[in-house]
Amino acid sequence: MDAIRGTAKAELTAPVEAFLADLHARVSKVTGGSPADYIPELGKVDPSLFGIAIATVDGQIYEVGDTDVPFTIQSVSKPFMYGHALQRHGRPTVLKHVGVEPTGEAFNSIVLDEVANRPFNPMVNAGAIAVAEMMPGDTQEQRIGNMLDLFSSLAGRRLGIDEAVFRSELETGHRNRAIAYMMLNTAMIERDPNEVLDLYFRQCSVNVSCCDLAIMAATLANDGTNPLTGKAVFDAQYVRDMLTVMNSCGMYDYAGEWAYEVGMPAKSGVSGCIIAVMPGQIGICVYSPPIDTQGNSVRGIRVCQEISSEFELHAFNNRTNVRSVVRRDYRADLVRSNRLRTLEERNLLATEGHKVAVLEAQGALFFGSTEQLLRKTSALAADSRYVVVDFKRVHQADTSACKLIVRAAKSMEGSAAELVFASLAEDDRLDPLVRALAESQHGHRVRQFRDADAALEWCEDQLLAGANFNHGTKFAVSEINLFKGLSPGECRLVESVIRPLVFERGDVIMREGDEAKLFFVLARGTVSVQIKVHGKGNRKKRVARSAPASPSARWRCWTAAAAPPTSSPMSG
Ligand SMILES: NC(=O)CC[C@H](N)C(=O)O
Repeated sequence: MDAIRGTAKAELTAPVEAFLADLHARVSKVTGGSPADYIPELGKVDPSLFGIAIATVDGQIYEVGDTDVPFTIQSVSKPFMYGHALQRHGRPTVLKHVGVEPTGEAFNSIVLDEVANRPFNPMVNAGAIAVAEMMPGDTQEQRIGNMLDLFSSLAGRRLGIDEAVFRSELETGHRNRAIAYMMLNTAMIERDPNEVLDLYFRQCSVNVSCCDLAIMAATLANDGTNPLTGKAVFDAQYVRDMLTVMNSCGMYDYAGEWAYEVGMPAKSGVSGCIIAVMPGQIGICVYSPPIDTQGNSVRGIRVCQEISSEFELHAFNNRTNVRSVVRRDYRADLVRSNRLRTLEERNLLATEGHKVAVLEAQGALFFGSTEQLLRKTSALAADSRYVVVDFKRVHQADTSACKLIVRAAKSMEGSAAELVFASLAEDDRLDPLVRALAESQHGHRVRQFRDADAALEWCEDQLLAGANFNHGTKFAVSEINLFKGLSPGECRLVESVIRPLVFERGDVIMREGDEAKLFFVLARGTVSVQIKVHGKGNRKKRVARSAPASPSARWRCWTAAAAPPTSSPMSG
């Protein structure tokens, strides 16, 4: 197999591919361990096989070496069966059958915990056998089918069972039989142990490739959704449980050193495979049959150590800078909305605008970043009439963030500063926050605008509302954007043919179908065009209406007598 499949040597520019090629070449020389021959069929495998695959949470796959060679999944099947049991039965029921404590013993130890005679955890054989019994299905055939459906949805392709390996383990799996009968004796399993073991041996004999397992690992990194198919296999809450147990028990009695050296939730299989998961980033699979005395692939451990070190993936490397949640903040005396204002209004906003603060948030909102955001909001509120928080660049808000923001809205009620939110509908991943605000009576009182400009315009209008401008209908044509650039003579010409019209808020200015004899130029205020659906034919009529601008602003326009058809159209 070419060192890098499907990539012409000349294009070896991607840094990840180049690193993997180098890593594969170096670790190929690592010796030690031997294929697991306690399952005779596994002992026949070529020990030189060696593949590495990395899958990202959006389905990009980097691979090198023997990444398409089929092998049996073995114990890497266990976290996925555990997740399926959680998904189907819920935590309380599963916890009655298997604990979450590392044993510090070998994976095939015949021990149960003293708490309730339970298997210690779902990663050792005893726990996995108890979990296997929880696979739904009225018949063994249905249970086997459901198990294969699970692994096929995780791989994103139809998987099957390696019958030779299955038979080999069925014939030699006496230790597992002892474990199963011991659990029957303690009522940890209820069905015929041979039937439960049949499913367990089959789940261990599912044929996969290095790429398949990298995608399965990336599914866990992606909150339970397969990055290739987009299919949600597990709820995020159960992915957390799976990763937690993988982190503490996945590498058996090497788990402590693994957490210290690699620091990613992982699971090994005696066929010589290891998967590791970096939540939110990638899934990794290494396949190399020679395993050590603890049942973990020798090269697999080395590869994961190097990837973790090279890409700084250890779970306890701090990569979060909560202070970056505040992108910038500014005041309305310096940054104005796009609304056209008269000179007097602009002058007033220049002196009063500092009472409006706008804060742009960004990134993911979780406890640390939300705490920063709210602290900054509170500081701005101390000397503001309005504080606009713009969520345009926020792409996530977890439950804790939603709770904190709703509580902040409550705490600001009745205070001198009013909280205003903008751009919450920008990203449907903020829906939890929108719902939390809607469901909380305090949330209703937080005004929300489609974007920061609309929010800023509303705040400006509030500042202008109290002002008493002398809005004579007479003001310079040159102030109107449409006429900007006209010479004084041209402005005088325009003024000679126009007459001001003043409309109150909500007045209807024209209706669709009116005779087109006037040409309107909007001098101040805003106009809305409303489509009203009338009558049984649902005919839509368009109505132009002066928009409900701020209380003081009345709709003004100038109209020019429509030029008679023979004369040149009105300039400007
Ligand atoms: N660690 C493993 O992969 C063990 C799985 C193997 N099928 C057994 O039960 O022993």
